[in-house]
Amino acid sequence: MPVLRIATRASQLALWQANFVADSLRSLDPELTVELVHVTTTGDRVQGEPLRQFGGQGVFTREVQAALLEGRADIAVHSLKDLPTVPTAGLELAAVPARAPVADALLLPTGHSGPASLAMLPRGARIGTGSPRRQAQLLRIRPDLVCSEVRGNLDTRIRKLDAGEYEGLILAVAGLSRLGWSDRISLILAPPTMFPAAGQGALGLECRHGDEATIRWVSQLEDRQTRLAVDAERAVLRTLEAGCHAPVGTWASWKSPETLHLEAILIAPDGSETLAAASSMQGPLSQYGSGNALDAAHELGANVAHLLLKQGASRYLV
Ligand SMILES: NCc1[nH]cc(CCC(=O)O)c1CC(=O)O
Repeated sequence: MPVLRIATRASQLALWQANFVADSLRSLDPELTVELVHVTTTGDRVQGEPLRQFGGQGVFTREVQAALLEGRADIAVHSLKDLPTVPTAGLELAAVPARAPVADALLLPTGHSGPASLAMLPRGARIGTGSPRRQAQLLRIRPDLVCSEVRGNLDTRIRKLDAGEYEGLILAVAGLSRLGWSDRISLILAPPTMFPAAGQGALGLECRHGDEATIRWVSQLEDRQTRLAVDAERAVLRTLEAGCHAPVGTWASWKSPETLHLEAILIAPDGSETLAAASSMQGPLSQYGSGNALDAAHELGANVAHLLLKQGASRYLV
Protein backbone atom coordinates (compact mmCIF):
# COMPACT_ATOMS: atom_id res chain seq x y z
CA MET A 1 0.00 0.00 0.00
CA PRO A 2 1.42 3.38 -0.95
CA VAL A 3 1.79 6.36 1.38
CA LEU A 4 0.07 9.39 -0.11
CA ARG A 5 1.38 12.76 1.10
CA ILE A 6 -0.92 15.77 0.76
CA ALA A 7 0.66 19.23 0.55
CA THR A 8 -1.48 21.95 2.09
CA ARG A 9 -1.30 25.41 3.57
CA ALA A 10 -1.68 25.41 7.33
CA SER A 11 -4.63 27.86 7.52
CA GLN A 12 -7.76 26.53 9.22
CA LEU A 13 -9.69 26.36 5.95
CA ALA A 14 -6.84 24.73 4.02
CA LEU A 15 -6.39 22.12 6.77
CA TRP A 16 -10.12 21.38 6.80
CA GLN A 17 -10.01 20.87 3.04
CA ALA A 18 -6.85 18.72 3.14
CA ASN A 19 -8.30 16.56 5.92
CA PHE A 20 -11.51 16.20 3.95
CA VAL A 21 -9.51 14.87 0.99
CA ALA A 22 -7.38 12.67 3.27
CA ASP A 23 -10.51 11.12 4.80
CA SER A 24 -12.08 10.65 1.36
CA LEU A 25 -8.94 8.79 0.20
CA ARG A 26 -8.84 6.66 3.36
CA SER A 27 -12.46 5.68 2.81
CA LEU A 28 -11.52 4.30 -0.63
CA ASP A 29 -9.32 1.78 1.17
CA PRO A 30 -8.74 1.68 4.94
CA GLU A 31 -5.25 0.28 4.32
CA LEU A 32 -4.15 3.44 2.56
CA THR A 33 -1.80 5.72 4.54
CA VAL A 34 -2.43 9.43 3.96
CA GLU A 35 -0.29 12.15 5.55
CA LEU A 36 -0.40 15.95 5.50
CA VAL A 37 2.65 18.07 4.65
CA HIS A 38 2.26 21.71 5.79
CA VAL A 39 3.51 24.41 3.44
CA THR A 40 3.79 28.17 4.02
CA THR A 41 2.88 30.27 0.98
CA THR A 42 3.71 33.88 0.07
CA GLY A 43 0.08 34.71 0.82
CA ASP A 44 0.49 33.38 4.37
CA ARG A 45 3.84 35.10 4.97
CA VAL A 46 2.89 38.62 3.85
CA GLN A 47 0.09 39.55 6.22
CA GLY A 48 0.02 43.35 6.37
CA GLU A 49 -0.35 44.21 2.69
CA PRO A 50 -3.26 44.08 0.28
CA LEU A 51 -3.13 40.84 -1.72
CA ARG A 52 -3.07 42.61 -5.06
CA GLN A 53 0.18 44.42 -4.25
CA PHE A 54 2.44 41.42 -3.96
CA GLY A 55 3.08 38.29 -5.92
CA GLY A 56 0.10 38.52 -8.26
CA GLN A 57 -1.39 35.17 -9.21
CA GLY A 58 -0.74 31.97 -7.35
CA VAL A 59 0.29 33.49 -4.00
CA PHE A 60 -1.63 30.77 -2.14
CA THR A 61 -0.73 27.90 -4.46
CA ARG A 62 2.83 28.25 -5.80
CA GLU A 63 4.72 26.86 -2.80
CA VAL A 64 2.19 24.04 -2.39
CA GLN A 65 2.86 23.09 -6.02
CA ALA A 66 6.62 23.29 -5.42
CA ALA A 67 6.29 20.64 -2.69
CA LEU A 68 4.95 18.24 -5.37
CA LEU A 69 7.51 19.17 -7.99
CA GLU A 70 10.32 18.66 -5.46
CA GLY A 71 8.93 15.29 -4.37
CA ARG A 72 8.10 16.35 -0.79
CA ALA A 73 4.43 15.49 -1.36
CA ASP A 74 2.26 13.70 -3.93
CA ILE A 75 -1.06 15.55 -3.92
CA ALA A 76 -1.78 19.28 -3.67
CA VAL A 77 -5.17 20.37 -2.34
CA HIS A 78 -6.17 23.88 -3.41
CA SER A 79 -9.26 26.04 -3.25
CA LEU A 80 -9.84 25.93 -6.98
CA LYS A 81 -10.62 29.63 -7.16
CA ASP A 82 -7.10 30.41 -5.91
CA LEU A 83 -5.44 28.18 -8.52
CA PRO A 84 -4.29 30.09 -11.64
CA THR A 85 -5.95 28.90 -14.85
CA VAL A 86 -2.67 28.69 -16.74
CA PRO A 87 -1.42 25.09 -16.36
CA THR A 88 1.72 24.51 -14.28
CA ALA A 89 4.45 22.52 -16.04
CA GLY A 90 4.88 19.07 -14.52
CA LEU A 91 1.52 19.06 -12.73
CA GLU A 92 -2.02 18.15 -13.68
CA LEU A 93 -5.43 18.72 -12.17
CA ALA A 94 -6.16 15.08 -11.35
CA ALA A 95 -9.59 15.55 -9.76
CA VAL A 96 -12.26 18.02 -8.72
CA PRO A 97 -14.56 16.61 -6.03
CA ALA A 98 -18.25 17.56 -5.71
CA ARG A 99 -18.70 21.27 -5.20
CA ALA A 100 -19.88 22.95 -1.99
CA PRO A 101 -22.33 25.90 -2.27
CA VAL A 102 -20.91 28.39 -4.80
CA ALA A 103 -22.42 31.67 -3.59
CA ASP A 104 -21.03 34.51 -1.48
CA ALA A 105 -22.56 35.73 1.77
CA LEU A 106 -22.97 38.96 3.73
CA LEU A 107 -22.21 38.87 7.45
CA LEU A 108 -23.29 41.61 9.83
CA PRO A 109 -21.72 42.40 13.21
CA THR A 110 -22.92 40.11 15.97
CA GLY A 111 -26.20 41.19 17.54
CA HIS A 112 -27.89 41.99 14.23
CA SER A 113 -30.85 39.75 13.69
CA GLY A 114 -33.76 39.32 11.35
CA PRO A 115 -33.79 39.56 7.58
CA ALA A 116 -30.99 41.46 5.90
CA SER A 117 -30.79 43.13 2.51
CA LEU A 118 -28.14 45.23 0.79
CA ALA A 119 -30.65 48.13 0.86
CA MET A 120 -30.67 47.95 4.65
CA LEU A 121 -26.98 48.77 5.09
CA PRO A 122 -26.40 52.32 6.40
CA ARG A 123 -25.28 55.03 3.91
CA GLY A 124 -21.54 54.82 3.30
CA ALA A 125 -21.30 51.54 5.23
CA ARG A 126 -17.80 50.05 5.42
CA ILE A 127 -17.69 46.59 3.85
CA GLY A 128 -14.85 44.16 4.37
CA THR A 129 -13.77 42.68 1.03
CA GLY A 130 -10.64 43.22 -1.03
CA SER A 131 -11.94 41.28 -4.01
CA PRO A 132 -12.44 43.53 -7.07
CA ARG A 133 -15.18 41.14 -8.23
CA ARG A 134 -17.14 41.51 -5.00
CA GLN A 135 -16.47 45.25 -4.73
CA ALA A 136 -17.64 45.99 -8.27
CA GLN A 137 -20.82 43.95 -7.87
CA LEU A 138 -21.65 45.63 -4.56
CA LEU A 139 -21.03 49.11 -5.99
CA ARG A 140 -23.29 48.29 -8.93
CA ILE A 141 -26.19 48.10 -6.44
CA ARG A 142 -24.94 50.42 -3.68
CA PRO A 143 -22.45 52.96 -5.09
CA ASP A 144 -22.13 54.60 -1.65
CA LEU A 145 -20.55 51.55 0.05
CA VAL A 146 -16.89 51.83 1.06
CA CYS A 147 -15.05 48.54 0.51
CA SER A 148 -11.65 47.67 1.90
CA GLU A 149 -9.60 44.54 2.20
CA VAL A 150 -9.58 42.42 5.36
CA ARG A 151 -6.66 40.01 5.63
CA GLY A 152 -6.41 37.08 7.97
CA ASN A 153 -8.23 33.80 8.39
CA LEU A 154 -12.00 33.58 8.71
CA ASP A 155 -11.98 33.85 12.52
CA THR A 156 -9.82 37.00 12.38
CA ARG A 157 -12.05 38.62 9.79
CA ILE A 158 -15.21 37.90 11.75
CA ARG A 159 -13.56 39.22 14.93
CA LYS A 160 -12.75 42.49 13.12
CA LEU A 161 -16.38 42.73 11.97
CA ASP A 162 -17.65 42.20 15.51
CA ALA A 163 -15.13 44.73 16.85
CA GLY A 164 -16.80 47.42 14.75
CA GLU A 165 -14.23 47.81 11.96
CA TYR A 166 -16.88 47.11 9.32
CA GLU A 167 -20.65 47.28 8.98
CA GLY A 168 -20.59 44.22 6.73
CA LEU A 169 -18.24 41.43 5.61
CA ILE A 170 -18.38 39.38 2.39
CA LEU A 171 -17.12 35.80 2.37
CA ALA A 172 -17.74 32.63 0.38
CA VAL A 173 -20.49 30.39 1.77
CA ALA A 174 -18.26 27.34 1.16
CA GLY A 175 -15.51 28.41 3.56
CA LEU A 176 -17.98 29.61 6.18
CA SER A 177 -19.90 26.36 6.23
CA ARG A 178 -16.74 24.22 6.25
CA LEU A 179 -15.54 26.01 9.38
CA GLY A 180 -18.91 26.03 11.12
CA TRP A 181 -19.80 29.73 10.68
CA SER A 182 -23.01 29.22 8.66
CA ASP A 183 -25.13 30.64 11.48
CA ARG A 184 -23.41 34.02 10.97
CA ILE A 185 -24.67 34.36 7.38
CA SER A 186 -27.17 37.23 7.21
CA LEU A 187 -27.76 37.18 3.48
CA ILE A 188 -26.80 34.85 0.63
CA LEU A 189 -25.42 36.86 -2.30
CA ALA A 190 -26.05 34.73 -5.41
CA PRO A 191 -26.46 35.53 -9.12
CA PRO A 192 -27.74 37.81 -10.56
CA THR A 193 -26.86 40.05 -7.57
CA MET A 194 -23.40 38.56 -7.07
CA PHE A 195 -21.68 36.17 -9.46
CA PRO A 196 -19.07 33.95 -7.79
CA ALA A 197 -15.43 33.54 -8.80
CA ALA A 198 -14.55 30.80 -11.28
CA GLY A 199 -14.26 27.55 -9.35
CA GLN A 200 -15.59 29.00 -6.10
CA GLY A 201 -16.67 26.33 -3.63
CA ALA A 202 -14.69 23.60 -5.41
CA LEU A 203 -11.40 21.93 -4.52
CA GLY A 204 -8.66 21.24 -7.04
CA LEU A 205 -6.48 18.16 -6.49
CA GLU A 206 -3.19 18.31 -8.36
CA CYS A 207 -0.71 15.50 -8.93
CA ARG A 208 2.63 15.22 -10.67
CA HIS A 209 2.17 14.62 -14.37
CA GLY A 210 2.79 10.91 -15.00
CA ASP A 211 2.48 9.83 -11.35
CA GLU A 212 -0.09 7.26 -12.41
CA ALA A 213 -0.10 5.37 -9.10
CA THR A 214 -1.28 8.49 -7.22
CA ILE A 215 -3.54 9.70 -10.02
CA ARG A 216 -5.39 6.37 -9.94
CA TRP A 217 -6.38 6.99 -6.30
CA VAL A 218 -7.07 10.70 -6.61
CA SER A 219 -9.16 10.47 -9.78
CA GLN A 220 -11.67 8.35 -7.85
CA LEU A 221 -12.67 11.53 -5.96
CA GLU A 222 -13.67 13.32 -9.17
CA ASP A 223 -17.27 14.54 -9.59
CA ARG A 224 -17.90 14.77 -13.34
CA GLN A 225 -20.61 17.41 -13.19
CA THR A 226 -18.51 19.67 -10.99
CA ARG A 227 -15.44 19.13 -13.17
CA LEU A 228 -17.21 20.17 -16.36
CA ALA A 229 -18.79 23.20 -14.66
CA VAL A 230 -15.56 24.51 -13.16
CA ASP A 231 -13.56 23.78 -16.33
CA ALA A 232 -16.05 25.90 -18.29
CA GLU A 233 -15.76 28.70 -15.71
CA ARG A 234 -11.97 28.56 -15.68
CA ALA A 235 -11.90 28.63 -19.49
CA VAL A 236 -13.63 32.03 -19.34
CA LEU A 237 -10.81 33.45 -17.20
CA ARG A 238 -8.10 31.78 -19.26
CA THR A 239 -9.50 33.08 -22.54
CA LEU A 240 -9.83 36.59 -21.10
CA GLU A 241 -6.28 36.18 -19.75
CA ALA A 242 -7.73 37.40 -16.48
CA GLY A 243 -6.51 36.41 -13.04
CA CYS A 244 -8.32 36.00 -9.74
CA HIS A 245 -8.14 39.77 -9.17
CA ALA A 246 -10.14 40.65 -12.29
CA PRO A 247 -13.72 41.91 -11.77
CA VAL A 248 -15.07 38.78 -13.48
CA GLY A 249 -17.87 36.59 -12.14
CA THR A 250 -18.86 33.24 -13.65
CA TRP A 251 -21.46 30.64 -12.88
CA ALA A 252 -21.92 27.28 -14.62
CA SER A 253 -24.91 25.24 -13.52
CA TRP A 254 -26.58 22.05 -14.68
CA LYS A 255 -30.09 22.87 -15.88
CA SER A 256 -30.73 19.18 -16.56
CA PRO A 257 -28.44 16.11 -16.43
CA GLU A 258 -27.39 16.96 -20.00
CA THR A 259 -27.42 20.75 -20.11
CA LEU A 260 -24.64 22.89 -18.67
CA HIS A 261 -25.48 26.61 -18.67
CA LEU A 262 -22.64 29.12 -18.30
CA GLU A 263 -23.03 32.80 -17.45
CA ALA A 264 -20.24 35.32 -17.03
CA ILE A 265 -20.09 39.01 -16.23
CA LEU A 266 -17.38 41.60 -16.20
CA ILE A 267 -18.04 44.74 -14.20
CA ALA A 268 -16.30 48.10 -14.28
CA PRO A 269 -14.37 48.37 -10.98
CA ASP A 270 -16.70 51.20 -9.84
CA GLY A 271 -19.80 49.20 -10.78
CA SER A 272 -20.85 51.70 -13.45
CA GLU A 273 -20.97 49.25 -16.36
CA THR A 274 -21.67 45.53 -16.66
CA LEU A 275 -20.93 43.26 -19.61
CA ALA A 276 -22.77 39.94 -19.55
CA ALA A 277 -22.74 36.81 -21.71
CA ALA A 278 -24.20 33.30 -21.53
CA SER A 279 -24.26 30.06 -23.48
CA SER A 280 -25.12 26.39 -22.95
CA MET A 281 -23.71 23.02 -23.87
CA GLN A 282 -25.76 19.92 -24.36
CA GLY A 283 -24.78 16.29 -24.50
CA PRO A 284 -24.57 13.09 -22.55
CA LEU A 285 -21.90 12.92 -19.89
CA SER A 286 -20.87 9.51 -21.23
CA GLN A 287 -18.76 11.42 -23.77
CA TYR A 288 -16.55 12.33 -20.85
CA GLY A 289 -14.41 9.19 -20.98
CA SER A 290 -12.99 10.17 -24.33
CA GLY A 291 -12.35 13.71 -23.16
CA ASN A 292 -14.90 15.11 -25.58
CA ALA A 293 -17.07 16.60 -22.87
CA LEU A 294 -14.07 18.32 -21.28
CA ASP A 295 -13.16 19.83 -24.65
CA ALA A 296 -16.77 20.95 -25.03
CA ALA A 297 -16.70 22.59 -21.58
CA HIS A 298 -13.51 24.48 -22.50
CA GLU A 299 -15.09 25.58 -25.75
CA LEU A 300 -18.19 26.75 -23.90
CA GLY A 301 -16.03 28.89 -21.61
CA ALA A 302 -14.00 30.25 -24.52
CA ASN A 303 -17.18 31.14 -26.44
CA VAL A 304 -18.62 33.05 -23.50
CA ALA A 305 -15.32 34.88 -23.04
CA HIS A 306 -15.31 35.86 -26.71
CA LEU A 307 -18.83 37.25 -26.33
CA LEU A 308 -17.49 39.46 -23.51
CA LEU A 309 -14.46 40.50 -25.59
CA LYS A 310 -16.78 41.51 -28.44
CA GLN A 311 -18.52 43.86 -26.02
CA GLY A 312 -15.20 45.49 -25.16
CA ALA A 313 -14.11 43.47 -22.12
CA SER A 314 -10.43 44.33 -22.75
CA ARG A 315 -10.82 47.81 -21.33
CA TYR A 316 -11.44 46.37 -17.86
CA LEU A 317 -8.65 43.79 -18.02
CA VAL A 318 -5.14 44.85 -17.15
N1 LIG B 1 -9.36 33.68 -1.65
C1 LIG B 1 -9.53 33.09 -0.36
C2 LIG B 1 -10.48 31.94 -0.41
N2 LIG B 1 -10.24 30.88 -1.20
C3 LIG B 1 -11.30 30.00 -1.05
C4 LIG B 1 -12.18 30.54 -0.13
C5 LIG B 1 -13.44 29.93 0.32
C6 LIG B 1 -13.75 28.56 -0.21
C7 LIG B 1 -14.14 28.55 -1.66
O1 LIG B 1 -14.70 29.53 -2.17
O2 LIG B 1 -13.88 27.54 -2.32
C8 LIG B 1 -11.66 31.76 0.30
C9 LIG B 1 -12.23 32.67 1.31
C10 LIG B 1 -13.39 33.48 0.78
O3 LIG B 1 -13.38 33.90 -0.39
O4 LIG B 1 -14.33 33.74 1.54
